[in-house]
Amino acid sequence: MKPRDRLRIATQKSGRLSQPGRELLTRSGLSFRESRDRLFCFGETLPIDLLLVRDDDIPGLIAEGTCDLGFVGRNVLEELRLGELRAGRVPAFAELRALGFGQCRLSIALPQEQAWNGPQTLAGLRIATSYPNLLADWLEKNGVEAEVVTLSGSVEIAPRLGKAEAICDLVSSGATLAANQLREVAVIFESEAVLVGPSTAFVDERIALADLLLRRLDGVLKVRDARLLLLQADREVLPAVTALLPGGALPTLSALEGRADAVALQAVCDGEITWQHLEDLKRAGARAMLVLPVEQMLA
Ligand SMILES: Nc1ncnc2c1ncn2[C@@H]1O[C@H](COP(=O)(O)OP(=O)(O)OP(=O)(O)O)[C@@H](O)[C@H]1O
Ligand SMILES: O=P(O)(O)OC[C@H]1O[C@H](OP(=O)(O)OP(=O)(O)O)[C@H](O)[C@@H]1O
Ligand SMILES: [Mg+2]
Repeated sequence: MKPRDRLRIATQKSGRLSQPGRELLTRSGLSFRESRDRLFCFGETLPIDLLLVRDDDIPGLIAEGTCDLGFVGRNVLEELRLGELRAGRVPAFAELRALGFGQCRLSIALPQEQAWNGPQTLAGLRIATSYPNLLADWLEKNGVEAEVVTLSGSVEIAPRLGKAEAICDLVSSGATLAANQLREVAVIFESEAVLVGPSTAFVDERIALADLLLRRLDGVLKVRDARLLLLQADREVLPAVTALLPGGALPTLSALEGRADAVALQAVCDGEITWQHLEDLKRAGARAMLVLPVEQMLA
């Protein structure tokens, strides 16, 4: 059989990671034609196709070589990695990049009225989770003996059904826990979406394409949160204002017509510029502040 010369990326068919994953690829200059069954998308601008699958299947597809890259929650990746290690195998997939979306945490939660006195509170209890390996690992590290009850979904309802006394599930806003009268007591794992790929090198036929895509993704990730900050300030407050620039950005200064004692400043700031940053800058003497997104590639 002829070796596959098109790169294949596995993404979640529908769910929290599908839309942001597609956006990342679009920003990297890729466009796709969707098949009628919506399981495969043919790459139009580059020989890079998408396979739309359940997120839990993505690391396995990479391990067996069906796909070259994938977008998946670090929680899923780590759960499956621990599973491989427990089975005595070396995982054939690895995290290549953090993608900065899908932030959530895997936490232990108890019924609201129940007291929490540290990990030993869980001794002898049944804990429901879809992440048995991550939970078992944490219990072991904390020297707690508890029963892990594995459920594939609707974990938050387990205590009310009498299936468990505690749960270990993903939390973001905490709304789901609150709706189920549960209280978050310990974070056991922090997660976000990641790019997963082979733990060894890419196969020769597709290594150049994989490198190209990684370089484009790096460019997109770098500028995605970057902002151009414009402001004016009197020269005498310039050191204070410059010290407050988010991410320690180096500014460019230009003269203000008719005002020798003041300057205009511009700086490309990596990372978020929050209201707090702007309020601090204003207090230090900055005025006429403007924050703009940076859409072009930063060389
Ligand atoms: N509340 C949340 N906020 C942010 N990210 C989340 C949240 N819940 C889950 N995630 C992240 O998104 C990933 C996918 O979640 P989703 O609920 O869409 O998956 P799923 O139900 O397992 O879907 P699939 O049908 O593909 O198996 C999770 O593995 C996690 O990394
Ligand atoms: O803290 P919150 O903001 O409430 O988010 C947490 C919930 O989000 C996820 O489920 P999702 O909404 O994706 O539904 P699912 O259970 O069908 O995957 C997760 O499994 C929690 O149930
Ligand atoms: Mg899933």
